[in-house]
Amino acid sequence: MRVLEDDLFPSTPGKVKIERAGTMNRQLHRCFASTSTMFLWALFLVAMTASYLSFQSFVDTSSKYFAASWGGLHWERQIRASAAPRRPPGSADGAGMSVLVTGAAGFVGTHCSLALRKRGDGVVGIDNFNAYYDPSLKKARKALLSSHGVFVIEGDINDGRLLAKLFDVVPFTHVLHLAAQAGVRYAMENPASYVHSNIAGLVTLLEACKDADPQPAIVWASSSSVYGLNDKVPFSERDRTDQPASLYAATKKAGEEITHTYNHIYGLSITGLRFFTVYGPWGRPDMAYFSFTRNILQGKPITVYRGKDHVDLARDFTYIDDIVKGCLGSLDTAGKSTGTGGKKRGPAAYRIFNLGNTSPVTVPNLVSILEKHLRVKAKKNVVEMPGNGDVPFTHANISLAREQLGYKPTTNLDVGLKKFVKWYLSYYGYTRGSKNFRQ
Ligand SMILES: O=C(O)[C@H]1O[C@H](OP(=O)(O)OP(=O)(O)OC[C@H]2O[C@@H](n3ccc(=O)[nH]c3=O)[C@H](O)[C@@H]2O)[C@H](O)[C@@H](O)[C@@H]1O
Repeated sequence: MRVLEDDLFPSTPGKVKIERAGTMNRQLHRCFASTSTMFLWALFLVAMTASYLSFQSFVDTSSKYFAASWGGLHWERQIRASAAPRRPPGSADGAGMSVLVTGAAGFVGTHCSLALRKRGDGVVGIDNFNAYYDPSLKKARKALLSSHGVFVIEGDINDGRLLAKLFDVVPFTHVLHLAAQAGVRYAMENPASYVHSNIAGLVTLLEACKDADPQPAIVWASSSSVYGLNDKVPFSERDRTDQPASLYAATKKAGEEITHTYNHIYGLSITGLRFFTVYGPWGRPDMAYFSFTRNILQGKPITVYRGKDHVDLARDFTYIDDIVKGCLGSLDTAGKSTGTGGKKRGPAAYRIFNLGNTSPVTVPNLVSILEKHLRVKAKKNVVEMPGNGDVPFTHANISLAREQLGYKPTTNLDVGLKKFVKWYLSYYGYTRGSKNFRQ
């Protein structure tokens, strides 16, 4: 027993401690005097451990639940209010639609959501606010939408549970699917992000749409890049699109095939829109017109790519307001999906349209227009186009969209860039030499 006491208090053996040890020992002996008391203690310890573990798992589950940015009665009320059409009763064009806009805090998503809301349609947005480019611009677009009564959920189109819940809460008539990993050249840096958003995300969304009752009609963003190495101009929807020049283009082309299968098997009404280099206020900072503007104003050089044999690159730059008209025209003319309970009940529309401007402009010309509106000369580094997925030119034939959607672009690059520059200067608050520059 002496040895045990020494083991319990090995450092400074002394009277007081030994006395304490002795007292404790007596108490221990009293406590564990009988086997039944020991059994009760053991039982008590087991019970304590079990309740601790179950408490931990409760804390885990509930923290996950509370951390989720969606769900709950208040959230559902916000969704329903935002999704409710507000067209005056008896409007010539019906009761209005309820549209789920994916990528709503993106460039095209914001403009389309606002336009839909302004004409009285119900709109709910979803966006994952990823950091591909400055998320504060996306937050500012969200704030703009919110000030017009459009609710944007922070969530990913890969989240099937969230999508199912949304379709549970609201019988959306249409989905305007604009969420995507955009950008042609970034695909070499981060290929997985293109598969994640443009393939996996698309399929998750289509699954939710085909399961929804009623099934919505879907209008979604494809890209002019699907024409790839096609050199027949202008690009028509009937031209070949099996020679993509970038992984981005390949994922958009895959999207066209994937949506076709959902149309064929489940009766989803599908409209794919091939956008041609869309630009304008609230645009994407990764695009050339935007980054050129930033660099020119900061006195930094810009890199201008040039094609083979010193041929200038050209794009069929299309102004955002024209694209918005094309998107709304597509929603208005999309026939209904025909399936229910995941089963097709009849054929549904499958359409693809070019939405371009039909007047390509060279990149050096784009720079000259920017210089004029910014009143600053650019420092240009002209280099040969690297083999990074770019195509030398794009040019849309828009007859099909004109015939079927009444699509008619009206803004040329000069006018459109003037509006962009005006917005840019007001948004970033830049004056030359000032430090008040937020990028
Ligand atoms: O219409 C489309 O399908 C595509 O349009 C744009 O892609 P892109 O036309 O390559 O637009 P920018 O990245 O703005 O490039 C425009 C032109 O500027 C050139 N460029 C770009 C960047 C740069 O630093 N220098 C430069 O000369 C490009 O080679 C291209 O000819 C978008 O980024 C894609 O998301 C979209 O799908």
